[in-house]
Amino acid sequence: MSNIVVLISGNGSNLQAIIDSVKNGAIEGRISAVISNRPGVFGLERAEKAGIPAITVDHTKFTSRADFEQALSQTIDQYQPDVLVLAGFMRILSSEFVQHYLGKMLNIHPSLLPKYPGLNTHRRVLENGDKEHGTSVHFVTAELDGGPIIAQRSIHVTADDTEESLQQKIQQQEHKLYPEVVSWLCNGRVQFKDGKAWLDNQVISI
Ligand SMILES: Nc1nc2c(c(=O)[nH]1)N[C@@H](CN(C=O)c1ccc(C(=O)N[C@@H](CCC(=O)O)C(=O)O)cc1)CN2
Ligand SMILES: NCC(=O)N[C@@H]1O[C@H](COP(=O)([O-])[O-])[C@@H](O)[C@H]1O
Repeated sequence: MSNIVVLISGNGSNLQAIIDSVKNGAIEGRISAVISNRPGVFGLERAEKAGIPAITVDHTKFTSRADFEQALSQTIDQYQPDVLVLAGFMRILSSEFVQHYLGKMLNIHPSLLPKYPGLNTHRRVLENGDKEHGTSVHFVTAELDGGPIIAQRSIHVTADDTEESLQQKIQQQEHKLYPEVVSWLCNGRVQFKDGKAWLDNQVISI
């Protein structure tokens, strides 16, 4: 039974999808804690409702990123996670922090990486007139949104799409994809080896 810690910064709809998948047995694990860098976000309410410790490590209370990350990792390590899930966690992490969790830390990013790392992906898709968009789950490395991709799901962009409609379409895919990939890491089907992502002992090349 894998020990999961989830980091959030906001609404927590991906957290909710993972909570639901643990509850229905699709994920062989338990969520030991949910940690937010922002206080009062709805994702913390989701955790409390599910009976999961909901903790805030407010990055604005620290004078440096290093001090914030030290507090964050001390909090995380109390729960000794096998899997660390970034679910809408909106802080760029240092290489030192990433190294400490390398190979057990996942992120979901709302674009078809390597297109559009960073923020405001839906806006950029619309600005560029892209006809395809999507979401990616990857191992977290020091390179922002540059870690080995494990899985992606794509959607079609239509002429009447807005940032809001794209977010809705993307998140419908995310809420199916992320719990599946988390379950693969929990049951050992997916691994981080030699700087690459492996599924069922085959290198994933996306
Ligand atoms: N070293 C890494 N850190 C993080 C990664 C990663 O792959 N490597 N993934 C991100 C998640 N992310 C996109 O998927 C992302 C999150 C936040 C930002 C960003 O610019 N954050 C700003 C603050 C924004 C805010 O607080 O609203 C910042 O940290 O200054 C870019 C991409 C998580 N971290
Ligand atoms: N760059 C990171 C990023 O933009 N992540 C995105 O934030 C949303 C969080 O929603 P949620 O809080 O409802 O899960 C998700 O769509 C996720 O892909």
